[in-house]
Amino acid sequence: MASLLLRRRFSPPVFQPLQYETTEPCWFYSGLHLSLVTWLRHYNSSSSSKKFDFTDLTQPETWYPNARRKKRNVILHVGPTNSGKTYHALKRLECSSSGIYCGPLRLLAWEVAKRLNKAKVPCDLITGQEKDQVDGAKHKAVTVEMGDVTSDFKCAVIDEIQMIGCKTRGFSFTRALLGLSADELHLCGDAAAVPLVQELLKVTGDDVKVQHYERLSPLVPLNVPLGSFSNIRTGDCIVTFSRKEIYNLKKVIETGGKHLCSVVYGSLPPLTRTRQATRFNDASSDFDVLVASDAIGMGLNLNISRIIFSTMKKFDGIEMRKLTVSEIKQIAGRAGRYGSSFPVGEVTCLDAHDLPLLHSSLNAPSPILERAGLFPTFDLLYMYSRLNIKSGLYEILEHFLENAKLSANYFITDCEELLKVAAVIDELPLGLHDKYLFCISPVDMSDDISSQGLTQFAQNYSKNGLVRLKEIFTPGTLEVPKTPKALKELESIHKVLDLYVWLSYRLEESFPDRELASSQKDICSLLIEEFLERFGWQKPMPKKVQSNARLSVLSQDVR
Ligand SMILES: Nc1ncnc2c1ncn2[C@@H]1O[C@H](COP(=O)(O)OP(=O)(O)OP(=O)(O)O)[C@@H](O)[C@H]1O
Ligand SMILES: [Mg+2]
Repeated sequence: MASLLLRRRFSPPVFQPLQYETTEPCWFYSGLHLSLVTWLRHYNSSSSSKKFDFTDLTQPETWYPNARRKKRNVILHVGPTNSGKTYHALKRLECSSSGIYCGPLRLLAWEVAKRLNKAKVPCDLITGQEKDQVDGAKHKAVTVEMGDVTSDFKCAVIDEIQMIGCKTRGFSFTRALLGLSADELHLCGDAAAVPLVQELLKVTGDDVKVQHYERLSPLVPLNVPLGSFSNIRTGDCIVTFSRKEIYNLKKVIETGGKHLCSVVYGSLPPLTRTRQATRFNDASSDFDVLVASDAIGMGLNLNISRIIFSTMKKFDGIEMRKLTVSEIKQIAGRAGRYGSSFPVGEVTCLDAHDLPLLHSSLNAPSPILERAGLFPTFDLLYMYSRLNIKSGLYEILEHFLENAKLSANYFITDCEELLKVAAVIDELPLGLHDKYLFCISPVDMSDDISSQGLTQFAQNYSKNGLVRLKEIFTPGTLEVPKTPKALKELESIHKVLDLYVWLSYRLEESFPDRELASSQKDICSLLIEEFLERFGWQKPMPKKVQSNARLSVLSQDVR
């Protein structure tokens, strides 16, 4: 009975091997093959066949035939922060004849590519918006969304595997976990992920071992708060969660006259983030204090002596909430990294009333993960749309997700953002695949300039099939921002250029100006860095000076 059921579910011969065979994010279109369409026609005309249920997501492990052909040796490296988990996995990666590292942050992928190349192991760096290819490379360091489930590797590493439970990005970790085809698969992260990973891999036939680690250097939670900014010292990293607060803190600390601050936060261009982190790490640089958001919160090796939480609350897009135990541990774990200039890490808060939460969280285990994220690929949505005629991508997605069937180990990843884009894109005369592509692009819908940029790109693409960068952006107009407002605008312009580059990798002929967009992106990064150095808060700001850089989208009526 079981085998019959299985056959009924997966017998369409052309369906299974086609989907997910892509290096794109797992929910991305993988190129519908003619034979798939042929099968669909046959399927539609066959009155005797029982309706195939594309919303059945109960066996995602069967989506990856490449990986299922192998019995993988899976090694779970688990333990507290700064215990050498990633180090040991990378040692294996380095001595394997081919391999892939999948991390949650561009900074981590960048660190790994740099490390491997330095060790004379040629390694590509691949993220959604960049492909730094190295001659003869058989290794890749990628952000997890770019994990390649089509190639075979000797060794694969998935870092921060506990992110499989993340409500927005969890599905990418699930895809990497189930889909990477490697003889050895190393998973690094918090012990909270172990039972779930073991459960998910029960059905894959892999061999799973768990290796436990202890912290390599002590992390001391202090009993006294920072109290005053005059107590800030070299090697401190003060953590806060809003961009505005980051600049406030930079100003307060720098006006004290003793320290200069590097900053790291999510909406800074990745290149700027990397350079800010590098400058802080460099002991000979004057920028000896870091002000950062939780963008530093995972896996990174920074020269931090003491972490100071300026707040224990963050806005998560919906509400202000307390930091979770694992967020607190991850962030605190950046202090006193093994091998850094600070052999002992310390952690405290700005205010005394936050200390109890800090102490209790550092002593508590992270809650055990119960479910992993999952999301249907474009192929599934496409097939579903053919059998259930719906008017737009929004409706297809909504109906698909309402009907989706999952096993108890999975949840459907949050797709609020995607639905927001779908609502806008459905207005345009585009095919389903194009709409889907725009929906999964790295647009920030909460940023007006970024969302308007996306709309304009999609409109121009739907009208002409060709989008020239100059239609929306005038090169040569970028300037060093003089005010925080101009800085924010430049960050948004960077996001639009970044979006262009992302689209150019997927719709190469229609977005031909990748080089121009990339060079303008680099200029944005440099100008932002210039602002951070020259126009830091230690100098008064000239008033009423605005960046001339403008996107024409700003003045256009874009629905
Ligand atoms: N055996 C070792 N010899 C030399 N350096 C080591 C060794 N183990 C770890 N390190 C160094 O210690 C630092 C912390 O190690 P690593 O990044 O692997 O920790 P982790 O457990 O992955 O931490 P996190 O949970 O924060 O990601 C790194 O700089 C790493 O290179
Ligand atoms: Mg690590």
